[in-house]
Amino acid sequence: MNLPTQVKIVEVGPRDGLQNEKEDVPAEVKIALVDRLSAAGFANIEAAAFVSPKWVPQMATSRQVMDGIARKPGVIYSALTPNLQGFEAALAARADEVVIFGSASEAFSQRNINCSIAESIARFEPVARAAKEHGIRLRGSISTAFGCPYQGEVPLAAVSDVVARMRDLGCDEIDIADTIGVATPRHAQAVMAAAIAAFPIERLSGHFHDTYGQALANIYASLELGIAIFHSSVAGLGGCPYAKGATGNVATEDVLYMLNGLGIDTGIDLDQVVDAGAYISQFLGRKGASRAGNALLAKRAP
Ligand SMILES: CC(C)(COP(=O)([O-])OP(=O)([O-])OC[C@H]1O[C@@H](n2cnc3c(N)ncnc32)[C@H](O)[C@@H]1OP(=O)([O-])[O-])[C@@H](O)C(=O)NCCC(=O)NCCSC(=O)C[C@@](C)(O)CC(=O)[O-]
Repeated sequence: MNLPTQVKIVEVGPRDGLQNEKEDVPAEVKIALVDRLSAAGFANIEAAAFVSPKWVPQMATSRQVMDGIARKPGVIYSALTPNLQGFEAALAARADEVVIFGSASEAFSQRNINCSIAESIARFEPVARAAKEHGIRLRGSISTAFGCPYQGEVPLAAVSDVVARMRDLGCDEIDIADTIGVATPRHAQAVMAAAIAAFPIERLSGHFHDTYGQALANIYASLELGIAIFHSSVAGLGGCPYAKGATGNVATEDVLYMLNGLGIDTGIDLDQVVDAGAYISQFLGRKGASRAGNALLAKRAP
């Protein structure tokens, strides 16, 4: 089976990873984390979310973060923008890419962004238009594509329908997200195939959480289909505030270890990612959730 020879990893730790932390993570720590990640070689880092601070307090420092990072030429620094208010904030903060985020499940859409899927698409329209006017990349993220904490199963047709709606809004890239980490490899392939039917495969990404320990297997299954963009979070940080019990994104170190072993090029230095993971884990006062990261750290110990 031919797998892609190159993969883009979108590092989402500073946003998806940290958004659910109860204790305030100061802007300077987030800035240091983003800068360590850009130094490690990521071409795309999700650094901010311009959402309501009442809904997600941890993201209230997004402007400070975007102002404080040392921007590395060529790196795309992304920010979540649920509406025009968020877009304007992202524009002022010089985001390179804005992310509209919807859901394949009606129930999750209501809990996460307080509106139906159809209403969310209507809200995204002016954001998409404004992004195009300003020449800013537009990414669409589709939560609960593999299962929903509130409604359970999510039909494949619902996934391809939302993908098509995001395509029609002009998204440059679309993420298919397993918000609660319930997918298993064959199901992952079925969902990805439903997305591929509606959008060019080279601009589709897999965003897997590792709640049930299936994320790497799901990434491998997606690679088999030809998907070549994946999201991951350094030290496996994360969990969604609107998905109870959901653990972090798949750990970047684990994904890199697997891709390196498969001979797939990412342009990212695993050792530097391990350092970044150790840095943020030390700040948070707990061991990182990456198996590969912890194994590599243990090997380094004298
Ligand atoms: C979408 C809204 C704003 C609707 O929230 P709402 O209450 O329906 O909106 P509203 O328009 O009525 O505004 C209410 C208040 O929010 C303010 N507001 C309104 N918009 C903004 C904004 N952009 N930035 C800052 N403030 C904002 C607005 O100014 C107002 O302030 P007030 O007058 O009460 O003081 C709210 O539901 C929200 O912010 N939700 C955020 C949810 C979120 O961030 N979830 C996590 C990210 S998604 C995710 O993690 C999943 C993903 C992407 O990783 C993929 C996966 O794994 O599934």
